[in-house]
Amino acid sequence: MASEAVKVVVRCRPMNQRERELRCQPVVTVDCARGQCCIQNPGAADEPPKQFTFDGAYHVDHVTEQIYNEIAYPLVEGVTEGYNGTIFAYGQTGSGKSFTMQGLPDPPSQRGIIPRAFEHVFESVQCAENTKFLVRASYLEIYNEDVRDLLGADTKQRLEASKQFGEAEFHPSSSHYNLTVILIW
Ligand SMILES: Nc1ncnc2c1ncn2[C@@H]1O[C@H](COP(=O)(O)OP(=O)(O)OP(=O)(O)O)[C@@H](O)[C@H]1O
Repeated sequence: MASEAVKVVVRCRPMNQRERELRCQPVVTVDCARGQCCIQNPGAADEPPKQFTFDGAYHVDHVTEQIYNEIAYPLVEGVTEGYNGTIFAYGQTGSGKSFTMQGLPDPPSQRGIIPRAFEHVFESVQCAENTKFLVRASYLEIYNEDVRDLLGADTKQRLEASKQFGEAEFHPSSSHYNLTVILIW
């Protein structure tokens, strides 16, 4: 994958039960080697599929472990070296944002990017000698352009852009990690 400041990858989820019961036809094909995904209009079989190219493309049989190792790992590793990093999941409702970011405890290959990133950061903290760390985490929801602090006293309260977010504290005094994980609904 090219070394760029912003990388965009796409993940295609399997059909859910409702879609299977409705006998929906798959219209998306993924070419992982090329990072491409093609969408065929089922009502116009003679039209060529629309083709989109990303920095990475993952199909239904790919697990979060692989996505973490290929996409998130280098970014989190950069954070442990002092760079800022953001991992951002975007998609319509039911598209698999929580599945990818929070994931399932079992099977372990489907553990999400958030617990994997935390483990990664704390392993790096444990390995560092003679350094005191403070790691900060904030948990925000952005929904219909409203921002809510999910670790705040009132999770229903909308935040002003300038407001300080509630934080679960962890913090480096001599070393500072800044990893942001965002889910947008
Ligand atoms: N890659 C995947 N493999 C298997 N199941 C998946 C995958 N992605 C999503 N799912 C399933 O699809 C359903 C919807 O996923 P999820 O809740 O993550 O969507 P979402 O984008 O977070 O939705 P919302 O915006 O409504 O919260 C869940 O039942 C989830 O387990």
